[in-house]
Amino acid sequence: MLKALIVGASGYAGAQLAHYLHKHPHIEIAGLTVSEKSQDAGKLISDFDLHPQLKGLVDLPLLATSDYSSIINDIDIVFLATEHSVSHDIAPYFLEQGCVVFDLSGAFRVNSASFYTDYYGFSHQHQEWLDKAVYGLAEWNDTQIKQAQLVAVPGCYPTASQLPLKPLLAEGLLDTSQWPVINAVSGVSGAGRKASLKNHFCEVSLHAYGLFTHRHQPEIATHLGQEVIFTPHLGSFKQGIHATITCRVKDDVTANDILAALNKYYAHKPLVRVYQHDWPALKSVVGLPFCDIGFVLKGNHLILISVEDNLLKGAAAQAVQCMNIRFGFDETLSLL
Ligand SMILES: NC(=O)C1=CN([C@@H]2O[C@H](COP(=O)(O)OP(=O)(O)OC[C@H]3O[C@@H](n4cnc5c(N)ncnc54)[C@H](OP(=O)(O)O)[C@@H]3O)[C@@H](O)[C@H]2O)C=CC1
Ligand SMILES: CC(=O)N[C@@H](CCC(=O)OP(=O)(O)O)C(=O)O
Repeated sequence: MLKALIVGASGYAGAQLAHYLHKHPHIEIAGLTVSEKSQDAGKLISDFDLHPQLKGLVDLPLLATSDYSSIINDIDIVFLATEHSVSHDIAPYFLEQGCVVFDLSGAFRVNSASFYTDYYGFSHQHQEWLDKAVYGLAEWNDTQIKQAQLVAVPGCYPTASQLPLKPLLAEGLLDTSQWPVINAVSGVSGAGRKASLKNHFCEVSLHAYGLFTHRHQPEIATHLGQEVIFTPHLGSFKQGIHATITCRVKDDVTANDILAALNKYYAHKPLVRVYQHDWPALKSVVGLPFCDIGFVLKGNHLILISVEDNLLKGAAAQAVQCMNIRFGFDETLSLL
């Protein structure tokens, strides 16, 4: 058995990780931690006011600490389900102890120091780990993930945005003189569990945010190798991301060409489902680890629809998928 630690376990992504790892036949959860001053210190993760869906499954306490030296012994794997600056600060410690780290934050996703000052508000201090980090877009980077000590699991919007576009770019089907336009709507859990006015039930309706400034635009453009226009929206539902991506294809590209490209890359990838007719809705994927993709072509104009659960394929499920790839397990073990 491999021993895994989840840091930030009481959060939305952390709780999903705990559920998957509990079901995993080769993983033992060795610890669940939260910040030193957490108001949830000592509570069970399955407490009624935390994640009661885990009751009877993962009844483990949350350890509040910033000193991991007493628990690091024989930990093989660390999941960081913490905010970007926290992951940035603590990942090197675990890496230096020889652990394999899966970071769900954005702290190691883009190998550019200025990206962090421009979009994350901190100056990156760990260029050596930025150089070594592998971007965990699982369907595309499995060869590198198998060798990685640090996997930077992609953001939720970047996963939903890149998976439909990458095959079309790889096959040269897009007319990239028109940048793909990605309009994506996320449920409120995308903002994390901490209460704030902006994710207060009565305040959320449907609105765009981060116009031309959201940090996921450069993350998508970097890993796609293609500029995009990305506009996120917040919707009044809990879980899921629905991305509508409008792009232009080259002359003479047919719907069969689009379908063939998507099938070429995903027919044997169990967590990406391609629709031959019609297109998916959020209800196809909420609570499940899939990204579902559909499309419609009219002339040179292509609309792609991509849906996922932001907390699953957009975070925890993709992290566990990467772990499975890294350790040679079946890609979907504990996920399906
Ligand atoms: N939510 C989503 O849809 C997605 C999230 N992500 C990323 O995953 C990460 C986690 O997100 P999410 O679960 O939504 O966040 P939450 O806000 O729900 O949870 C954050 C967790 O981190 C803990 N925490 C805060 N400060 C520290 C610290 N200094 N040391 C250890 N633990 C700490 C919190 O507990 P406490 O404050 O009590 O200590 C809590 O358990 C983030 O980086 C996010 O950007 C990525 C993709 C999608
Ligand atoms: C609705 C909402 O607020 N969503 C978050 C994105 C969450 C996510 O994917 O994650 P990373 O922060 O790890 O990149 C946002 O727009 O900031």
